[in-house]
Amino acid sequence: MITLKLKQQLADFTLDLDLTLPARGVSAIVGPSGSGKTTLLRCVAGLEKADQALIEINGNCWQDSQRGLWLPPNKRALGYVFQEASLFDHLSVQGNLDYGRRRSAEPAGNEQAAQIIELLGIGHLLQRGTTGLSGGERQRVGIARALLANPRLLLLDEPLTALDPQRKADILPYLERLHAELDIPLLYVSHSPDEVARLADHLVLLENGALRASGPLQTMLPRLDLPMAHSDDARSVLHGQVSACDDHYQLLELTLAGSVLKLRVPHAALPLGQQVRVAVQARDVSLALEKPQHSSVLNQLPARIEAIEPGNHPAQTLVRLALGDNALLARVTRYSADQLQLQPGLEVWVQIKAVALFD
Ligand SMILES: Nc1ncnc2c1ncn2[C@@H]1O[C@H](COP(=O)(O)OP(=O)(O)OP(=O)(O)O)[C@@H](O)[C@H]1O
Repeated sequence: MITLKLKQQLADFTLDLDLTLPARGVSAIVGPSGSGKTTLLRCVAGLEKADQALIEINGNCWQDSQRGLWLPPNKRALGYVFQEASLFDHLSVQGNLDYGRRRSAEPAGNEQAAQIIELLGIGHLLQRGTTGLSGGERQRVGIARALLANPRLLLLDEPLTALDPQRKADILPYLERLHAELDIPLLYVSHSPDEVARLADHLVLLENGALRASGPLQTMLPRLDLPMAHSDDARSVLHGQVSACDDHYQLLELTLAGSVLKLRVPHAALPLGQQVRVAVQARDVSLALEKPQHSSVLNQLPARIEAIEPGNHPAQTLVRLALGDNALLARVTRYSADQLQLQPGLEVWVQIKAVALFD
């Protein structure tokens, strides 16, 4: 478990929060510009000495003001990856990686180092200089260098922001692999709903230096009291397991977690039983009172309305639905909501027009 109790005054900005995060997986830190995301990471890293703090990472205490304990940054076993990798350009890629290992009291062993290099797909770059690397390659080397120090925690501060869309798309699968295979927790600051939907397990929302909300991603995204549900590209994340593959039509069947409900998703075959997550945009979900007949939409599932709220635009209504154990967000017109007399507790059929699958 990660405990972050922090109070830090910076001129007229105050960071004041009390946060508990899971011991592993990706905790995404989101919030408006200036809400304190980077300051939070800097306090955790010891680059900022919080006025009052209790910082404990899976049993390792890095700061406890009540006991007068404060470890300087170089005594904290963490990796910090910024928007742009600050590699040493006089060293080769291998030289940069060796530096990462040397600066740690307990660096990664050879086997682990080979695994990290493989995970990040940089084996073919080791002898290269750093100046000719693409932005995405530089970031992958930067992340590998951080991991080779064998950190207890990896901090990533908008690691993809400086990359163009193609490079972002190239590097995301590597981050997904890290997420699946690393045992250490990651704190990931991001402004990108796509990255958050793909990578995060837990979501922390900061506002004005304070904690607005924190919880598992799939319960945070559909919360109608939080701003994510009201953004134009609001979405829900559902978890499921591959239960069948239709080679002829190139469709996967997924059984949703905690239910017998099944989704069909256009995708090449994956191993049966593989856990996957899917993201569904609220605007791609429509509602009907009866099971739609003769529709081209693949996914029609029974659901129950849990809550309804006005949307950002006066013409829109946001609806949170229970789909088995999963929460699903739908955005429909206020007109339709009135016509169908939508209300909490009502059993409806959802039609899901598009599903993004992250494997
Ligand atoms: N050293 C400092 N002295 C005074 N104020 C600071 C200092 N560092 C940060 N701040 C202020 O603290 C606030 C939070 O900054 P921070 O960089 O943590 O926000 P952020 O959520 O990461 O923003 P962004 O999304 O724009 O990166 C801002 O108002 C910033 O101006």
